[in-house]
Amino acid sequence: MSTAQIAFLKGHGTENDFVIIPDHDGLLELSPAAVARLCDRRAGIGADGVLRVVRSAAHPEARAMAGEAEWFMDYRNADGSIAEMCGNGVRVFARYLQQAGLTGAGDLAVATRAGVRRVHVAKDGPEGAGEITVDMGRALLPGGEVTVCVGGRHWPAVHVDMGNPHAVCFVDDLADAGSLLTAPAVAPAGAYPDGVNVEFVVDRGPRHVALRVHERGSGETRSCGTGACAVMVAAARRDGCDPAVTGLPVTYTVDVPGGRLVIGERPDGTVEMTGPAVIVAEGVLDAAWLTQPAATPAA
Ligand SMILES: N[C@@H](CCC[C@H](N)C(=O)O)C(=O)O
Repeated sequence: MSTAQIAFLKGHGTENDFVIIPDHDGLLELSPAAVARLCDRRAGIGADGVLRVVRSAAHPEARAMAGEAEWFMDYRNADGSIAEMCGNGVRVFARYLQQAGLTGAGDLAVATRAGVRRVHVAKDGPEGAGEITVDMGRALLPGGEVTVCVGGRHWPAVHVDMGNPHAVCFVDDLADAGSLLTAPAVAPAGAYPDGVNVEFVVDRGPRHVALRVHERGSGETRSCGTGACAVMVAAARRDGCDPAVTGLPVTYTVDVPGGRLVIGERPDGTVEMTGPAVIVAEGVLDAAWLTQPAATPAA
């Protein structure tokens, strides 16, 4: 490949979609503007975020994890901001590694800014179609009163940290969240100094919920893996269920606009998420296009 071209792939997990940039030796300067350009749905490739694939040993933020996880998921939101973790992204990242022959089917570890995540790629089903399970680590519930406000309506929210921040609120109808074209207001103002992902949740049946999500840095998306895990834990606590107390694992089905995730919590507190991950396309892009200055908006 000429130095003027950059290879990319496009993939999604429950329709949370990503541009994947293989940069195994960490040579690419991926500025926030370049990420926003890639994710632009009209002038770029279009995605909710970017997954840069870098050897852990080649990235300063991941070097310490290189002994445990060969590959680092350098995740960026669509606006170019950096996030600690992306649950759907980890599954898509693992699918890329598997299909690129960089890891076999079965178990692997992925380094993320939230730490190492262990992934199991199922062997069943046609090539690339098996579900992927990720050990998402423990959910933290720092407590405190948080309120989410949309269109003059207010809901109490549960603050859940899945490596990244979430505010989970239970609503009567997913339409109550409105258009979600702008970020919901969250109070108190200092509750999330680095911004927050907001989930709106309704019940669908016993241990079965559905959500809409407004993601920090990406807007409303069709799915959010960390958000679905935060929702599962918030729903379980609301339902009076804490595996650390009962000693029994619990599993919820979490429907998202783009599909379905199955999420469990174990007595040791770890959360496990299972869902699909698909690579849909690959190609090359012009490095000069990626790095050119942003166009001036027409008057
Ligand atoms: N879609 C992701 C979460 C991506 C990061 C999030 N927008 C943030 O800023 O924390 C997921 O599947 O978890």
